[in-house]
Amino acid sequence: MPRPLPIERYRNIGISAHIDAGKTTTTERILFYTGMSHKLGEVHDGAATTDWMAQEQERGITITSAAVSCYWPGMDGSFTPHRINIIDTPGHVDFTIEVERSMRVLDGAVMVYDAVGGVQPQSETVWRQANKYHVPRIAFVNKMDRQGADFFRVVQMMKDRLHANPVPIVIPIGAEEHFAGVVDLNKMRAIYWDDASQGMTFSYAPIPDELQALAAEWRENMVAAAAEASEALMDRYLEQGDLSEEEVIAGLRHRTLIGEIQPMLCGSAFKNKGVQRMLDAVIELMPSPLDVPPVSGVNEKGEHDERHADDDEPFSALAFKLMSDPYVGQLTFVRVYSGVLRKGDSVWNAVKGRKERIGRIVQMQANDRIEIEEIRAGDIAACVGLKEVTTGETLCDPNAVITLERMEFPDPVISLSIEPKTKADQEKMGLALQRLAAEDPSFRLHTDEESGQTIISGMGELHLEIIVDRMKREFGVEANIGRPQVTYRETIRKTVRDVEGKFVRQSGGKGQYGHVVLTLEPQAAGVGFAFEDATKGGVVPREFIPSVEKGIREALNSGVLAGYPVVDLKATLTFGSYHDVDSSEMAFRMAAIFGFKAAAKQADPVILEPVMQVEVETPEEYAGGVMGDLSSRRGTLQGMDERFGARIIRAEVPLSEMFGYATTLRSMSQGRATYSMEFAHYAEAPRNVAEEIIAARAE
Ligand SMILES: Nc1nc2c(ncn2[C@@H]2O[C@H](COP(=O)(O)OP(=O)(O)OP(=O)(O)O)[C@@H](O)[C@H]2O)c(=O)[nH]1
Repeated sequence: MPRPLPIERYRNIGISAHIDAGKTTTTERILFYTGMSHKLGEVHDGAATTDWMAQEQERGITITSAAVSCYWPGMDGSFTPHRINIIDTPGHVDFTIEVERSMRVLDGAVMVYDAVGGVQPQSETVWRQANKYHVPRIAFVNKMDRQGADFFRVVQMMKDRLHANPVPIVIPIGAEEHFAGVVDLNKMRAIYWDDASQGMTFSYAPIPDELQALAAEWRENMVAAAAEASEALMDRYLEQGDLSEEEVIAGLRHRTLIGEIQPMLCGSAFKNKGVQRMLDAVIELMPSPLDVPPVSGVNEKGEHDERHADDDEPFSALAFKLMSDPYVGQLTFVRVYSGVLRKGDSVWNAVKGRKERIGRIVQMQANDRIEIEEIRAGDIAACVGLKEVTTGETLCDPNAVITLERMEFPDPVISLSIEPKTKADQEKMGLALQRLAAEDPSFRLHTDEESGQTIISGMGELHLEIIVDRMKREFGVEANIGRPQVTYRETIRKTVRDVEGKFVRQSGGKGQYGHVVLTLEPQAAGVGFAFEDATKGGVVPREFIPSVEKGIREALNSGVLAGYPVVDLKATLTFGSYHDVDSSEMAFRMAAIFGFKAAAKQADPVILEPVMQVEVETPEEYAGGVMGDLSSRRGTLQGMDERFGARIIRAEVPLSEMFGYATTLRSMSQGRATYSMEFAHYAEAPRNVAEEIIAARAE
């Protein structure tokens, strides 16, 4: 079967935004204008297409990133149709993991900003994530109809806060209730949208007189930016003082793809204006799968390997999202990097080392699930019938194995205990939690060895709340949950050398004999654990070395101060001894556990606590109170800005001090202040706090 469209006509884009900036509304409009949906679902009545999970509809927020596809022939029908796959990404900070994983599989992103709020704290997080994955971007300033909307202020904020290089390619006609359309700076004409057809139709007109000068100025800015793409363009620009439409697009496209500039547009998704012009920009300025570098990984021999976006290369894909669909069942969304995947094919899961068969393949088009025979390099679709594939795993041709670079998932910072309400719930709960953990790598579960309780951990209170809620709704499991607890860690501050650990049982019959000598050294934050065997002359026989490492790893998990995992240290086995008959793997494992515990106690162990980056936006009159309160929560103030008359206070505060903050802030500011927070780093807990933590664990 031939390719429905040449690969250069694909666009895999994410739509990314701060919560409430209008991402879902914008996506809805895209599906409507591209003919994929025939009716507009408004977010506030819980009918939006991409938000179909029950919780999303009730909470009005997007928490999962579904991929939907549409075709766009250009505003004037002048392009050959292009296929746009939209990967919806959530805006809430508890789900930054979702943003992260979508960044990994998309080729370009549309950053949606609120024309009033502009660049908000979480927009900065998303920006950094996009930088990390070198994702080319355009910006869409939405909500131009709102009171206080100001396109050029957002342009400035992108420069100031994101150190971006925004280049407007349209300017707004009017603002707030007078927002009427945009001036296209390349075609130098006005575009007005028709209200009666919900923006489906639009008309072109000359630029209004009062905007002539401003449009000329911003066109100049845009053309100059395009000219910088190459010497040839610059020469033409200097000679002629201008560039042609095609040259402007070519220049902007080149610089956008290499991340030098971010073209900017504006509109009002809700008032049905500006969206189609943005889609044209996606086609003109965003990369096709051919424009992005080949994906890399390691092959079966452990060598570096690459796959190009080419149908003739062996098949490779990344599973980036699992979700249960109410109509089709369990779906695994995959991004195909190379080759072709046909329904019924067997694929190799390179991470699990398992073969799986692809049942059906479906593509989401608005509310419809379209069954397809195959997907090809560069495309995104969902597979039905994969049994043991988890987010982030590679699927590939069994005869040409590659493991694509894995996504990085942050460690959870918050945990709570969860208990089934009845015996019947018990088994179901286990299955449900396993399934949810497979879907979401930032969600973890384990059994507490001492209490036997099941502990779930995640990125924030809301994250865990939604997991518990999904367990109830989708799996029918009723559970009691404990209070949220901070996930602490432990580490050491001092190097200790040559500490002994022995495990000797030699009374009667066959005994046990293990003896190790260990050196522990602190490692820089985030480095993790390292083990080295520095013994000489076989004082510890080679077959027992893995048992020594295993014992230390076990001991790391259960901590030395308060039972939290010990991180960032290096352990070196320097010496030891063995017994011809009595030594065993078990004896050396035990000796290592004892040795490690003894050494770690001497190595100045400390408790590490997660510290959050908190940003509060408050009316001036409450700023003093807010700052005082943050200080009393052991917060470190980092700065204060003014934004449209409100104060923005930034601070780093330990997570343990932030429980219930929403309520306090509300009552302190009569409901007028808002805040956001995200994980910043782990830091050593002060002595008195550490003592409390240790005492609490000892209870
Ligand atoms: N005035 C105005 N309101 C808008 C516009 N676009 C969206 N909204 C409203 O803003 C609110 C948030 O819109 P969403 O589309 O849910 O925003 P989102 O960014 O998807 O939010 P999350 O899914 O929660 O991250 C809704 O009440 C929309 O109706 C716009 O252009 N103008």
